Amino acid sequence: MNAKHIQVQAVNKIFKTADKEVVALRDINLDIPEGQFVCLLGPSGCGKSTLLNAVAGFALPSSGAITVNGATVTGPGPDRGMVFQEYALFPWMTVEQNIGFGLEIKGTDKAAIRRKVDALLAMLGLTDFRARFPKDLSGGMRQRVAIARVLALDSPTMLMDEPFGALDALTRRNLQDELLRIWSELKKTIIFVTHSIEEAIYLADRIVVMTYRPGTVKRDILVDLPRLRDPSSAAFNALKRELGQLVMEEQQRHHNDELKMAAVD
Ligand SMILES: Nc1ncnc2c1ncn2[C@@H]1O[C@H](COP(=O)(O)OP(=O)(O)OP(=O)(O)O)[C@@H](O)[C@H]1O
Repeated sequence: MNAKHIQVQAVNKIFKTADKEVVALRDINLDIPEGQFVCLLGPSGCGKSTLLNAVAGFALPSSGAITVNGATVTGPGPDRGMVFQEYALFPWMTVEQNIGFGLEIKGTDKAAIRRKVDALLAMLGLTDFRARFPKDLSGGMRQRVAIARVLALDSPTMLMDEPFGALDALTRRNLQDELLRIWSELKKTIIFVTHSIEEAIYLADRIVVMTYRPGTVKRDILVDLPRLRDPSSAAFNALKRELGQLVMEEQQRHHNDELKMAAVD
């Protein structure tokens, strides 16, 4: 299956609660060519997850449209695999059962499942852990299983919501490198949410910086540094400073908003 072309067209998302309305996304327009690695960057509350969930089809836009290869998203689909921060593995299944589960549901025959699972276990360095349960794995290993599970379904698009946010720095870098390797091998379209500026520069072809409430596109930057990128290089650090300034402005708006709300309480 090929990577997918994703278009976000004039998307608004409004959450209505008992006493107020939150405009989480306002007039988002993004054209993501197939195979692009996009990071959505911004402080807490700027709508990154809301946008990702809209592309996933979990929570549709209030207005506007999202299309995948021209077809409007009306719900979740196997063409868009999601990896969450909290792994979302089945605790009662072993590593290999977790990875093969989606294929079993699809009715794939046992030998084919076995072949696919074996290949993914090898690809992600999990072969020795195939019979373990999630509770007996480190956070990094669990996240590898979550990635393998999405890869098992050959989803041409991977949607990743802060998948490495809970990991220590070294494990995080290892998984970032593995993800880059998988991406360059399998040519998937990836939308990856992060609030880490360094992670975004290390990974992405393109960084979309979002504003805090309402979530809009503040800056859309193409990153053309060669991979693997060196976080100590001058070019990396120049971009880090530029993005740091943009994110800080939004963080400040978040902070001011919180102060205002505290004053009302
Ligand atoms: N189900 C909901 N009901 C009401 N408001 C919501 C709901 N989901 C999100 N919001 C609000 O929409 C805004 C965007 O939230 P969202 O979780 O998308 O931001 P985010 O950038 O992903 O933040 P974080 O990094 O903290 O996950 C926030 O102000 C949030 O409070």
